[in-house]
Amino acid sequence: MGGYRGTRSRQVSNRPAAHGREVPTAVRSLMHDHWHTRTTRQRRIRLRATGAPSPRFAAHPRSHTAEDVDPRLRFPLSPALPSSDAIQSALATVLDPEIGKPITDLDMVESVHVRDDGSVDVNVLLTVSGCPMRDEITSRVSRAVSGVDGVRDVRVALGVMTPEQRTALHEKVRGGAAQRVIPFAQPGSMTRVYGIASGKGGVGKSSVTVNLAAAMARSGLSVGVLDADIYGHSVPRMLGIDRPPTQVEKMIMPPQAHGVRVISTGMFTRGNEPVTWRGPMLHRALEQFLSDVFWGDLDVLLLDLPPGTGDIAISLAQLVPTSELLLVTTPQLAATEVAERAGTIAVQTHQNVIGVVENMAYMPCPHCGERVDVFGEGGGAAVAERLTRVLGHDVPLLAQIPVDVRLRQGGDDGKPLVLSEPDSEAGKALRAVAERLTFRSRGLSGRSLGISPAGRA
Ligand SMILES: Nc1ncnc2c1ncn2[C@@H]1O[C@H](COP(=O)(O)OP(=O)(O)OP(=O)(O)O)[C@@H](O)[C@H]1O
Repeated sequence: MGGYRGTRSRQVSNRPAAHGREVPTAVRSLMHDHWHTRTTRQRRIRLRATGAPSPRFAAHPRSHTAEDVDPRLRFPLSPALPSSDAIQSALATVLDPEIGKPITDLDMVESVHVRDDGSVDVNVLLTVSGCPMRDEITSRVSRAVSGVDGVRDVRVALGVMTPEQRTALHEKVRGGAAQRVIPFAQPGSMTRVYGIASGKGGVGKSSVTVNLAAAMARSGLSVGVLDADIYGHSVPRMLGIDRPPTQVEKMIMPPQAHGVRVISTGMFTRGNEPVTWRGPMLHRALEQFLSDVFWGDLDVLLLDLPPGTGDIAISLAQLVPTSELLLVTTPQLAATEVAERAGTIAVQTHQNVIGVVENMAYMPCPHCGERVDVFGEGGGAAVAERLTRVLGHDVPLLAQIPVDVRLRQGGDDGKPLVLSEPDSEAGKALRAVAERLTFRSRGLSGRSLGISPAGRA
């Protein structure tokens, strides 16, 4: 036992109570700790003498932390190895970013190996190779496992599921449901589905859609946007999404931004190619987006419809009969006439028109702050009034959104105004509409919608 010549080593023997004398428990414990520490320290000194670094210190810089040091002796103690139960529990808190369910439930954790030095190897199976979420999954797993007591290091290795494993996952996620089921059309669906419609193009329908979605997601709701505007799909750009969806078997995983899941017709066309789909094809595409996309448990689904009274609006009414329409118009006479025509389609489709949003309603003068009616005045109120008469239920004017350069800029930069400037006039008006759409009582129009309010009281 040469080498260590500390003062205290001479005061006590190597082993507590080795002399056969009665030693009080507290003292015995101190002696034991000291003995343990001493032998550990001797080992470390020997290693240092040979030029080798202390393996514990080299591999685990965390062993210097206060919890690891016995305050009485100021020497590090041996850490306990992490328990596999604790690691499993930590992994069960890791949600797949696209599916939103624990990776353990999805059988994505292939193996976990705890080494003697407290480092942990986790093998995770991705649904597809080149999964765009690989970095996010790796960091979520590392973060969760490194928080477990005793874990010194985490190594995450990524593999890819076999076709059989993918099929099993698909069935699990779909809950064994048959293909081509539109969850929002099922009895008891709690998802509110809104088609955002306009008569004319360029009135700000997509801008309103993304801002409503972002505001709803910010307030804690689970939100999806289906960009069905095949001629002018601009939703992904406005939300800053530049990656395509991933596909697992026949299931399409929508990319997400600002907490909003997005699918756009533009994600399925090459480059900036124009889409030349016609009626039946459009209907099938919409049906596929509604049924094959893994939307998860949505509170609200917003559909950015193409302008006009086109086929898509009719298809939406057929595929999701409980869907409702929100009309966007500018105050301009030309825009209000077509907006009204778009709204009256609801008479044929038996859809509820939840209200009218007047966009670009005015512009605050940059000098004096007074309202400048760039596109005229009162168009939104006029549309709301006429639709109330034609449809026989109250169609309110929900908001007047001013022209705001920051709203346009936010659309170009992928940062919705309701998030970057929530207290601007336009931001407040949009947030108020988002609230109105999610927190309202059933049967506004006096007819049963067969669904419950999406908002959480
Ligand atoms: N209130 C507003 N203030 C300033 N710019 C706005 C406002 N609303 C919309 N815009 C801008 O006007 C343009 C057209 O808006 P947007 O694309 O949202 O319209 P749209 O009705 O969806 O058009 P389309 O149907 O042709 O796709 C965009 O550049 C957008 O940033």
